[in-house]
Amino acid sequence: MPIGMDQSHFLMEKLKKYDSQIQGKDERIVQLETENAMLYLRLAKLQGQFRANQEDTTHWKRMCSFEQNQRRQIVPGFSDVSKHVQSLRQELEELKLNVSSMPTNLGGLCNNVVEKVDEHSRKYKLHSSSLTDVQQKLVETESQLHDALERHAKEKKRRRELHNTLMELRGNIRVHCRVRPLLDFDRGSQDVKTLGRVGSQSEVVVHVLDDENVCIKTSKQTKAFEFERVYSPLENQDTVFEEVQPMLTSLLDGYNVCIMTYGQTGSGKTHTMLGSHSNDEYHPSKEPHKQEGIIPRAARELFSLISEKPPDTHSVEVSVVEIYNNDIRDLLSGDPNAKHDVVTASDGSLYVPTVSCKPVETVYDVMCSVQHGLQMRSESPTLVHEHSSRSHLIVTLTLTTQANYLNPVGSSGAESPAPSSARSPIDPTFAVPSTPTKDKQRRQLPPQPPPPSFSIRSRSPSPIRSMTPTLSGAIKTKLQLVDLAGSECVGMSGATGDRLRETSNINKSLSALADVLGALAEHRSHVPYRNSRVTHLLQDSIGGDAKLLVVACVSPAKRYLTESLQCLGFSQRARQVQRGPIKRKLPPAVEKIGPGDSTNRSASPRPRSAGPLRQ
Ligand SMILES: Nc1ncnc2c1ncn2[C@@H]1O[C@H](COP(=O)(O)OP(=O)(O)OP(=O)(O)O)[C@@H](O)[C@H]1O
Repeated sequence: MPIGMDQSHFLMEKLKKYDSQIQGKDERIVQLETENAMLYLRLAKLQGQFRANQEDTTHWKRMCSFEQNQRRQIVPGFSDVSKHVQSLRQELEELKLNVSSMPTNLGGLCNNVVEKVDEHSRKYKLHSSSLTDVQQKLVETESQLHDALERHAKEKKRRRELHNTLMELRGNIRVHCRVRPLLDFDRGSQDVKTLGRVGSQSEVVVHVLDDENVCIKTSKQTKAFEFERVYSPLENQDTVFEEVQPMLTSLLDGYNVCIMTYGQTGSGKTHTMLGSHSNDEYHPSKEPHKQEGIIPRAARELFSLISEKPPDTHSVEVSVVEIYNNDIRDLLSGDPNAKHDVVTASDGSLYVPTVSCKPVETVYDVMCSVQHGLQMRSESPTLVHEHSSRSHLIVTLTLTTQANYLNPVGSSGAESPAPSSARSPIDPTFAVPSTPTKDKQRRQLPPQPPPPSFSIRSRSPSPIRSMTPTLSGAIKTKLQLVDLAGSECVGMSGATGDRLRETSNINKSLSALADVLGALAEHRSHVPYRNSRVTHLLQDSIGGDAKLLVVACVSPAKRYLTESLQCLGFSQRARQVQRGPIKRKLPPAVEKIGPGDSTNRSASPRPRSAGPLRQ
């Protein structure tokens, strides 16, 4: 401390000095802190930049590796591309060469073309000169073709005649036999194991030996029957129709045709004629199907045959009737219970004037009518068959062949029906037997009744003609498809009351049918067509030149032994209508059924007793 200076003053001075120093230091601290903060900020910014740079680096690294990959992939392709470019260059060079040589080649080609044109024009001149020759030859060929067609038509006619002759030789009445498979309802008890077992009621006793022979074999007896065709249980509807089909050609040739199924109830008659279903369940089908029976198939065949003929020359009408308790019931009318009768016209022909006849153009139309009829048909359950038909069902397809087809102007008539020599289809008088009286009757024919809806020609046992002429000169032929009611033992069917009456009527009418066939077989002068409505109605189709096929249906089970023996005996009898006794040899173990054989007489007795079971 300077001498003379007050100590406090000195200290004050020193304090001031220190204060100013501290203030300077504080200012310096603030300055430094500010700088520090600035530096922090800078650092943060630099760190941000650093991170951004790092991301860029990663991105570019990825890009680099991607590019490297790309390059690795492209490099091999690049060599291909360069090769391709090279080959393209080569091609370009070649093309350039070609283009440069083209004018020379085109010149050569033009010369060739000109030469060829010259050559062709020379040939054309030659050809046009021979064209006239060719045309002449064409005219000649046409006339040869015409001759060939005529020859073909004649050949067709001859074949048809041969077919009809063959049919006649085979007999106008044919009998086939169909044995149905063993079915569940054939067993005696409810035990399914008894079905077909030896000794049980369902034991198989009807055996098909071959295509023509069938036998009934029991422990006590063996009886054999021969038919034109025997269908085994394995043979289906197609096979049956194959045999029936040829008969339909005869229909277009002017013959009445009748196909009927005969047999005990439940033996497969309806199955054979229509297919398997109850009357209510039947639904017509537009398309053919495997299970359908003869009626739809025959209708289909008929329309198919008609489609081959010139348009509007043939037309078809259908009627569906049943014979129930010996009464005719029109199943297409509103009132099936109305009475109908077969009437004799003044010219001697028979018809049922009150039965509905519906024009039809397709199988479907026919089958819709049949369906309608079936819904009205009498059916009731019996002990043997749940859907037993209690009436004879007759579906008649009447074919009208127009006069312009039978006798076309300027035609040789090669396509017209070719019935047997006894007939002249183009002569409208052919339907009347050529006795003077009938000729006279015909000439003096009184005004005809309105066209019968269901005409039936009267007949004698002598050969008669099937075709029925109309006033316009057209002819009518009939295809009658008959599902007969089942013959049955009253005991077995369990029928009582009304059912018993039905059964009795069914059996009576089937007896009458057997009688008619028997009378024809024995060439009796009187054929009892009128003993029953069914034979009266089918008079045109049984005997004479009409073609009749009876399919005898039998069940194979022992349970129906009596009925099967009776059915086969009846059918055997029918088969002999035109054939006479059967001479065919059968295996020695098999007993033969035929006239002259005493054992046969028991199985196939005279017509009256050969009919269905009587009560
Ligand atoms: N060949 C066959 N194949 C298969 N089943 C058949 C054959 N024949 C008949 N059936 C069956 O046998 C049963 C009786 O046949 P269907 O109705 O045809 O007898 P039906 O002789 O017409 O009897 P009904 O006279 O009582 O009317 C039916 O269920 C039918 O399906």
